[in-house]
Amino acid sequence: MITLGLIREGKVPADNRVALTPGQCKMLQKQFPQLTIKVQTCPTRCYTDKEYRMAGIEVVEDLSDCAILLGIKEVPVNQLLAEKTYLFFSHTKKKQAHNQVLLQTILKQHITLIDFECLEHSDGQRIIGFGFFAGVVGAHNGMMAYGNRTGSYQLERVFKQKSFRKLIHAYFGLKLPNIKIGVTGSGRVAHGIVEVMNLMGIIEVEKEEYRSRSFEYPVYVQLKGADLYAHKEEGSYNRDHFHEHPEQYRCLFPLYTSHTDILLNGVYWDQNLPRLFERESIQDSDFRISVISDITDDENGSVPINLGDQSIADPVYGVSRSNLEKTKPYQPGSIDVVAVGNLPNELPRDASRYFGEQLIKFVLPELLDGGSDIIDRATIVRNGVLTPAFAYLHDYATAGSITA
Ligand SMILES: NC(=O)c1ccc[n+]([C@@H]2O[C@H](COP(=O)([O-])OP(=O)(O)OC[C@H]3O[C@@H](n4cnc5c(N)ncnc54)[C@H](O)[C@@H]3O)[C@@H](O)[C@H]2O)c1
Repeated sequence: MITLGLIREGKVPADNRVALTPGQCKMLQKQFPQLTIKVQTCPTRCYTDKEYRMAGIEVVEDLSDCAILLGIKEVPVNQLLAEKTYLFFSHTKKKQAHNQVLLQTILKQHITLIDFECLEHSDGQRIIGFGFFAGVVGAHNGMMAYGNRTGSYQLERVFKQKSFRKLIHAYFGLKLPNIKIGVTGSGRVAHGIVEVMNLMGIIEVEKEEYRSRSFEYPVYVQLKGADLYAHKEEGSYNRDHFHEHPEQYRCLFPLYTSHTDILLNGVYWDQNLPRLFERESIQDSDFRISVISDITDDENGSVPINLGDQSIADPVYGVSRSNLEKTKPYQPGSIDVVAVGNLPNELPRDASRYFGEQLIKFVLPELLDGGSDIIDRATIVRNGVLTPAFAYLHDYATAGSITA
């Protein structure tokens, strides 16, 4: 018998997502007779205690009899239960300073940590994530900000729609001006952005057309790796080479800044990758972009005028073209930036259901049956010891003293 627990999210600000919906829990218990699922009581989760109870799932405070615990965000160290197996997004694999104590405590308490972010198919493709709904909400918010800025149309906030299905209805009858939208990226976030573009009836065009002509209707172009980056000397793009040597590449997005009204950014980015444009280039007279939804959302990252995170309640700020400083949104002489790190929380029920479906399809059978390479590769810590693939975290995991 295996008992699996869904923990209450403890990170502040509170996250209202969950790894499995009540219906998914019910279905799993049927499918795996050796499995019992318990849910830790929570007043703010997007699926209520009552919904779990109605699905026949036990709602409890104490999960100490569960062998496996599922969460979403980093678990506060004082809420970790020793010797359990945890699955959540730990954000420790890049030695993130703010989660060092978390990893140290996991080691000390002989916990096994399987990180959702590290669940990959054998070719390195990530298995599970919330990117699609981040793309949906981020694209919507970018379009909403442009409507607010120009007064040419109005879009309500996503969270007021309650579900993706209702959101889609909000797009029927939406009349957009003849704008040009640049969509960057090729992963889950980009898929979510493109979904919204298509639901809004915005036409996709080829990059040459996008740069060379105007249209009598709104259009978007999707720029993937080969469209965005070129080797500094050879001018070519090879995906594997680019991933290994990003510093040898330059970014081609500046070719699009004078043709684009809205940038919806969903690229993968880290410090070694070139930025989409330089900060000062927003001062150029032909820099046409007036709204950027930076869904990738790294401060001073792929979008160098990302000056930090906003909240779901207040998602937009301006950046002055003259002094590059933060302003109120929708000011003349500024560019509006939407930068929110927990976008899927605007559609938490849909995002949770989508996440749970991927978990059920690709992860839980592997976890419950045992002996899985996918699970092994995503295991950062086993019974309090770093696994060989994550031995590079040794210094990070042992430096300083543990305060928790
Ligand atoms: N704001 C939010 O709420 C939010 C939510 C989810 C994701 N995100 C961010 O959005 C970005 C994209 O996420 P996603 O879910 O689309 O990711 P993904 O894993 O689905 O796709 C990433 C894409 O980047 C490419 N890639 C992978 N490794 C790379 C490397 N080393 N160098 C260059 N390219 C590489 C892959 O080929 C893939 O096409 C990430 O930075 C993620 O952190 C933000």
